[in-house]
Amino acid sequence: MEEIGFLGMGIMGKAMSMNLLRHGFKLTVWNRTLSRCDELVEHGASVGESPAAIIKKCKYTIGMLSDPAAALSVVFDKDGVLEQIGPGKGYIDMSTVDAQTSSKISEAITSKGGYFLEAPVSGSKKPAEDGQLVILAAGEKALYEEVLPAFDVLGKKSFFLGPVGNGAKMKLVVNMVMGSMMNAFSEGLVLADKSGLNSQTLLDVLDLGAIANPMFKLKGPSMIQSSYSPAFPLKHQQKDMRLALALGDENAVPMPVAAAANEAFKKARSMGLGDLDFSAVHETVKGSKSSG
Ligand SMILES: NC(=O)C1=CN([C@@H]2O[C@H](COP(=O)(O)OP(=O)(O)OC[C@H]3O[C@@H](n4cnc5c(N)ncnc54)[C@H](OP(=O)(O)O)[C@@H]3O)[C@@H](O)[C@H]2O)C=CC1
Ligand SMILES: O=CC(=O)O
Repeated sequence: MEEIGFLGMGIMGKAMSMNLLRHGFKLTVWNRTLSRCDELVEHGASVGESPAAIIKKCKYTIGMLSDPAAALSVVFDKDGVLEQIGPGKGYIDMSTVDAQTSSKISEAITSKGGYFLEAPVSGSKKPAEDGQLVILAAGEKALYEEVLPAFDVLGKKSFFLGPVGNGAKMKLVVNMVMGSMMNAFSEGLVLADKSGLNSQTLLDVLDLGAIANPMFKLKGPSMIQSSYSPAFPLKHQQKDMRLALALGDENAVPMPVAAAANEAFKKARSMGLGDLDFSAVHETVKGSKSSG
């Protein structure tokens, strides 16, 4: 593949970029806070001065931004993607956003003759470092096929889900389930502890039964230690619950469990825990603030 542009050097963008560099891809990166590009430069990446400059230089550009506002900003604002996108250029937004945001970006890009793919991912910091993401792509099928060599490095499996919006919706459904599960898990950990049971024994029992899963296994031990170093920031999980609930509203789907989970994530944010890992929602059940 030709040189790839990458916008957004947060937890995920940085891990994904490092992985692409390790596999021999040539990258030009950009981040709003420029210093976050330094480590990538040490590993061989070039830096672009704006999203527009990256699009001008690269045939394919990936975006990995925090939320709908950020995803829209890098496309529509001054020196944004739209200023240089055109025929022969592809933009792939891998941020977790709602279908409306993705469609708005898609329409703007395709109206200038560019190609657009949404491709949110399931999997956190470690899977991003290890190329084990699950990629949920939708939009321009030809662009999907052209960037498959990069997706094969970034992920363990890619799905092409059809028209723009389907990738965003699939990702929101998955994270709605994950956020609800994290709340049930937190309540279970606190209930076991307060009723005199050993927390590690609870983890062992869960891991042997029908609801064993990688998330409980990965997050359980650190949650017991009240340690929440951010892999998936809680503020982003709450954004995903909010967007999933809006999707539920649009489709008249009752979601009382997800709504309760969203309230817990909102409470955690109000306690100042938004930049910690989403497992810090545990603190809302424990009823005390973590030192992080
Ligand atoms: N972390 C995870 O486990 C996973 C995250 N995701 C999704 O991936 C996306 C990125 O997540 P993650 O890397 O964890 O998030 P981070 O908070 O670590 O990074 C967010 C990135 O967005 C940039 N950004 C924020 N606002 C703006 C703006 N207005 N204009 C330009 N850039 C902006 C930040 O730039 P700056 O450095 O300047 O602040 C940073 O590069 C999110 O949509 C998240 O939901 C999906 C799967 C897993
Ligand atoms: O969006 C977060 C994830 O772990 O997937």
